[in-house]
Amino acid sequence: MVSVKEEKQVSDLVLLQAEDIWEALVSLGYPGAIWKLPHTRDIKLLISIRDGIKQCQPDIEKLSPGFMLSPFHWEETENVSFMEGDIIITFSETGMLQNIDNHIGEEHPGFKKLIRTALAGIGRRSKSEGINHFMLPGSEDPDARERFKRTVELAVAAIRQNHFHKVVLSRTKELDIDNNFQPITAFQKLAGVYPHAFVSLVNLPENNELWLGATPELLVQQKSGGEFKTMSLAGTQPAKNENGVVVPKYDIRWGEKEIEEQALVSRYIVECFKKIRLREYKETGPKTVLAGNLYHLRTDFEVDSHALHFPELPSVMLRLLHPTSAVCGTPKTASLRFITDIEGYDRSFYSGFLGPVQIEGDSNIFVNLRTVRLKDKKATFYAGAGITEDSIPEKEWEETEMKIDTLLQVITKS
Ligand SMILES: C=C(O[C@@H]1C=C(C(=O)O)C=C[C@H]1O)C(=O)O
Repeated sequence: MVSVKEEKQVSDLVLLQAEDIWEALVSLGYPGAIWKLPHTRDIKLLISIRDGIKQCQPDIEKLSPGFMLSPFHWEETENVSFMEGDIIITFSETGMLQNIDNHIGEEHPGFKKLIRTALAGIGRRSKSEGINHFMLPGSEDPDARERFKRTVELAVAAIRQNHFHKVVLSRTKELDIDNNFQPITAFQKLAGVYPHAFVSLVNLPENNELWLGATPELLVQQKSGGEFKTMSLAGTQPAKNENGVVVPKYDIRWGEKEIEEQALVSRYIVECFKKIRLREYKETGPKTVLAGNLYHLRTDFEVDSHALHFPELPSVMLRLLHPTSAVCGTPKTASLRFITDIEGYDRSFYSGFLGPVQIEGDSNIFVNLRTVRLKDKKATFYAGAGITEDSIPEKEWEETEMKIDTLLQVITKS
C-alpha cells in the first residue's frame, strides 16, 4: 500500500528540477554526472547510488548504462572510472523533469533519500542570475606566462632536433570561488550558450571535486544502429573580430601551421584504422567549425560497425586513439615523454576522456577539454595548445588564454 504521504511525494516529483536533484546528490555524497550532448535538447542526469565509482575496463559495447571518466595518463590495459546508471533522469532544456529511469527500484532507501532531500530543496532553489562569483586573483602569477613560453621554446627546439613533430603543451589558471557560486547554474548556462558542445558537470565525492566543461571534441561515438564516429580537431583562431562580432565561417583563412597541425591529427587517426586493417571509413573535411569563442579545423571519420560485423570497434578504437595528437602529439611515445618531463604539473582528468555509455543504446565519449576543476574553493582551469616547428611562444600563450575564456567568460557573466 502506498501511504498518502508517499502518494503526495510521487505527484510532487514532477515539480523537481535538475538543480534540486543535483544539489541533493552532492549533499548526500553520491557520484553523478549531468550532461547535454551536442545538437540535442534533453539534459540527462545520472546518479550512482549502490557502488560509488567503480574501476573497470572501458569495454564500451559490454558495459551497462553508465558514465565513464579517465585521466590523461591512462594506458590501454588500465581501468577507467565508471559510474553505474542506477538512476537516469531526463530533463527538458528548461530543466523540467520528463522521465526517471530507475534501475534500483522505488523502494531502495538510497532513492527515497535522494527524492526526499531533493523535494526539501525546492524552496531553496538558486537563482540563475548573478553568478559572478569567481574571485579573480589580485595579481596573476607573474611567472606563469614566462614559464609556459619557456616550455614552448624547449618544445620547438626539440622538434627542430627531430625528437618529435608535434606536442601539445598545457597549463592551468587558478581562481578562488565565492561561497555563492553554484556549479549547476554554471552548467545550465554553458548548456544554453554552447549548443554544439558536450557540456557536462561531474561529481566525484571520493576526490571531493567537481569537473565542469564544454568540450567540442568527440573521441568515440557508437550508436545502436552501428554508426561509429571519431574526429580530428585542431588549429585554433578567435571567432570574433576586434569589435566583438563573430566572423563568418567563409571569411576564415587558415595558415600553414594550423593546416599541418590538424593534418597530423587526421593522419594519426588513419594510422589507428590501419593498425586494425580497417579501410571502410568515410572521411569528411577538414572544415571550419565554431566552438564557443573559437574556430577550429575538423575532419569527421565514420564507420558502419554493423556492416563490418565489428561490435568491439568503439573500445578497440578508444584504446588506440587515446591520447590523440590533438592533446598529446606525434609520435605519441616521444611527445608523451616530453609532456611528462617538461610540462611540470599533473593534468589529472584534463585531456582525458569522459562521457555517457550505453544510454538508450548509444555511447558518446569526448576528450575532456575546456574544463575546470572545482575543489576546496578553488577553480582550476586547464588549456593547451599544439606546438609545431612554427610555433611562436607568445601566440601559444594567448591561445591557452582564449581557450580558458570559453568557460570563464560565460560562467562569470551575470
Ligand atoms: C588542447 C586543447 O585543445 C585541442 C588543441 C587544439 C589546437 O592546438 O589548436 C584545438 C582543439 C583541441 O583539439 C584545449 O582546449 O586545451
